[in-house]
Amino acid sequence: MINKINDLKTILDESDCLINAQQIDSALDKMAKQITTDLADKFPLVICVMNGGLVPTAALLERLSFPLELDYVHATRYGMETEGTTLKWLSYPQTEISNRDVLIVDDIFDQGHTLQAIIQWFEEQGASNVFSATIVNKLHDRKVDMTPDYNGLDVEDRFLFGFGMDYKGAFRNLKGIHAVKGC
Ligand SMILES: O=P(O)(O)OC[C@H]1O[C@H](OP(=O)(O)OP(=O)(O)O)[C@H](O)[C@@H]1O
Ligand code: HPA
Repeated sequence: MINKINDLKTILDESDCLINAQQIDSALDKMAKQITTDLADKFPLVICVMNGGLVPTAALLERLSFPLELDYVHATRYGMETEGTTLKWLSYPQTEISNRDVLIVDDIFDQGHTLQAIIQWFEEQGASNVFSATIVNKLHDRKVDMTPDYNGLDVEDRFLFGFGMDYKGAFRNLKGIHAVKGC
């Protein structure tokens, strides 16, 4: 365990902080304004995609002051790895979805397979509209054929952590967004 902690400290010390807390705050303010314009009178069901969506969802929710409901899904494609594989669903929402306006919130739109599959599932459950919001869009051309309705920041194609995103399970709690050295 000591070795693991020391390795993680080295990863953090050597990382590049690409986006600071102030930049994230203003991106969230802007997203919250757009979401308010579109969804304030729709009593949306906000869905947090666990685990990465936890910090971004909380940050967005505190900027939304209209009636909404909150639930979550737990789906993971990366686990403790830095390469994604098949999406595993660990938990489904309990709230009735048919005829609801749904807003899915996640930390990162990387290749997009996670968000695309989750959106498809909500559409299959009869949601009237499914919107999606991510804090970070990673810039590369290995994407699925869709983009989130609301996105905070475009970030270069490196392995990121912080503000919900993990490196081997750690660092979701950081206020900024960092990139692993050399990745
Ligand atoms: O756009 P994609 O290439 O599909 O990757 C994005 C997804 O990967 C991460 O989740 P992960 O599977 O690591 O689980 P986590 O939320 O528990 O970190 C992240 O939170 C997104 O849900
Ligand atoms: O760059 C990333 N960092 C953390 N989790 C992720 N899930 C997809 N891409 C990433």
